[in-house]
Amino acid sequence: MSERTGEPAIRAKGVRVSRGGREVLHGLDLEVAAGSVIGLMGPSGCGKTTLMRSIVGVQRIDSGELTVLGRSPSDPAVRHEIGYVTQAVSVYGDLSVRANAAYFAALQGSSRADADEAIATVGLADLADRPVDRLSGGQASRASLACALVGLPRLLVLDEPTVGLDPVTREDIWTHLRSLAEQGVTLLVSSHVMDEAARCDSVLLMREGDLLAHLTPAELLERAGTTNAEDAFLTLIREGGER
Ligand SMILES: Nc1ncnc2c1ncn2[C@@H]1O[C@H](COP(=O)(O)OP(=O)(O)OP(=O)(O)O)[C@@H](O)[C@H]1O
Repeated sequence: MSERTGEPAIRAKGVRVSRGGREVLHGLDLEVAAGSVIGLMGPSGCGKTTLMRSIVGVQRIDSGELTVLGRSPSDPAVRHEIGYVTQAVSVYGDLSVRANAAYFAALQGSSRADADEAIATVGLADLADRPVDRLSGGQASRASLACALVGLPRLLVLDEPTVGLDPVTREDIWTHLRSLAEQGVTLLVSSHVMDEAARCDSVLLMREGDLLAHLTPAELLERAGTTNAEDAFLTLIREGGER
């Protein structure tokens, strides 16, 4: 287990990826510590989703080495240890939250009790029997998250889990994510909301298919000489463009 050996949860060396015949990741090197919350940030189109897809094993890599939980991401043994929540709500609208989570549990070989635990983790226990179609947008996002949590993956990759959510629900989701990290889960979370960087243990900053920096929120502010995460982000992205 990577938590015990201190082995990074994710390690990339010279990872290159092309999409539609064009290289979109240009030789990424990175290491992500197990049991931490890592923010993945950068302007639209910089390659965040492509990197996440590579990490969860659904994106072909041209060259370089990528290991996730000590194995190749395409290794079936590692697949069930990874949860991936895309931007689209990926649950069945006509099924209840519980039926959705139970379905994911069945696919994973997990129990109904695991499904109920995941529902409780995202704070939907009271709404477990309601069809997802009759939930609010934020509740439906949390239902998606619950399905990814079934069986408690060791790595959870979340593509903008708080997009379009109100501040209270965002706060709620971050509380759940932090408690998962405390249980040893590694979380890679993409976001466009710069103040969410402050909630992460460290932040991967990308620009045009390159990794500009991997630093703590405090280092991010210090390096940019500001107290505002949004300004720090802009400064570092612009600096990156001038290199
Ligand atoms: N299916 C595809 N075919 C060809 N090119 C693609 C495909 N999907 C993405 N790309 C290109 O790959 C690059 C990286 O896209 P990616 O979706 O990884 O960016 P992103 O940082 O996640 O963007 P956003 O923040 O807008 O979601 C972009 O230039 C994009 O146009």
